[in-house]
Amino acid sequence: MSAVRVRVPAKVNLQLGVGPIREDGYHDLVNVFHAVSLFDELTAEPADGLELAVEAAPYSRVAIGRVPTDARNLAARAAVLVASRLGVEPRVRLRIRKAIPVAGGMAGGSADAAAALVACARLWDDRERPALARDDLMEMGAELGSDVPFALLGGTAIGVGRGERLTPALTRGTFHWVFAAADGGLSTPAVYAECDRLRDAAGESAPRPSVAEDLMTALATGDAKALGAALANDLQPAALELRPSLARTLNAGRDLGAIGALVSGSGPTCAFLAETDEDAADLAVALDGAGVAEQIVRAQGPVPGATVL
Ligand SMILES: C[C@@](CO)(OP(=O)(O)O)[C@H](O)COP(=O)(O)OP(=O)(O)OC[C@H]1O[C@@H](n2ccc(N)nc2=O)[C@H](O)[C@@H]1O
Ligand SMILES: Nc1ncnc2c1ncn2[C@@H]1O[C@H](COP(=O)(O)OP(=O)(O)O)[C@@H](O)[C@H]1O
Repeated sequence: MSAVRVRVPAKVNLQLGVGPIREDGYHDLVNVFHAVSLFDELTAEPADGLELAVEAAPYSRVAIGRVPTDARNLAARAAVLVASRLGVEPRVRLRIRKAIPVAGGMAGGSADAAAALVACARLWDDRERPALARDDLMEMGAELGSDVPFALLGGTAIGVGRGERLTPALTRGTFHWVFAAADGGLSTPAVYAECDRLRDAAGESAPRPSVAEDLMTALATGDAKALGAALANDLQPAALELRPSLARTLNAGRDLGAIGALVSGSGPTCAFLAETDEDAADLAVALDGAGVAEQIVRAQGPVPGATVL
């Protein structure tokens, strides 16, 4: 096989319920993931060794300078994992074309890892040995990071445990989003640590999170207004503490007519929901004019997970 090209979506967390810290240092979550039409693209082709190149997608302002191009890159780690599982050498050139903000709370690194799992499994598929099944890829994804299995699955899904144990959620229709990407990222471990610190300082113990029924009903009925009202992120206070300027971004979106507004995951990207495609276009233009973000991007969800093109 000569080259495999995979398209993989970003995510926004519709509900991120953060529970107590587990013995392994991770937090117990209720994480309602939603895949949106903002895509990274990864191409895998045969090479003499493991090679990696990263470029920005046309018209995107992603900070590719902050993406590691060595063995720390999650896509490279995914390729090495697939090779070791199949008992082959990781002789592959990976080219990543990024549109998903870096360290933005939209799981761009996890997306690239999922794309590399799918691409390398296909590239090294050989009749001599049994092919890797979907479940094998999901299990390897969970080894690489909590958000990787969802990037394989896509759609809308409830994640529990670290966020890696997934159940697809019933949804109707399409939701229209506007994302405000910030200049500079936020570190996921730092945001979780700040969440713990804020809870400690307030004398609060972490609640055991549960799936919000109003959110699931809004998804199942395709009711955008109800979805907007049900959006919730327990990491938002921590992200706002670490990046106070995000309050201005969220307020601008609300004032300009968003029917829902929240920080995406650990941030700093802010997500705004609009009722129609036209409303999203108007909101995107108005937010761009307000100058509260590095880049404004429109997207729709749900969309499928990592897909071979
Ligand atoms: C917050 C979320 C929301 O979907 O994503 P982002 O917004 O960063 O994209 C995820 O929980 C991030 O998942 P992911 O980025 O895959 O994290 P991992 O590599 O598994 O873990 C990185 C670090 O995040 C913290 N972490 C992650 C998951 C979890 N359930 N509890 C945690 O405390 C830990 O400090 C861990 O060392
Ligand atoms: N393929 C990749 N794309 C982006 N970042 C990567 C990648 N591989 C490793 N990283 C590292 O992971 C960190 C988190 O990146 P990312 O997944 O984009 O953010 P988030 O966890 O906020 O969704 C980055 O700061 C970068 O150092």
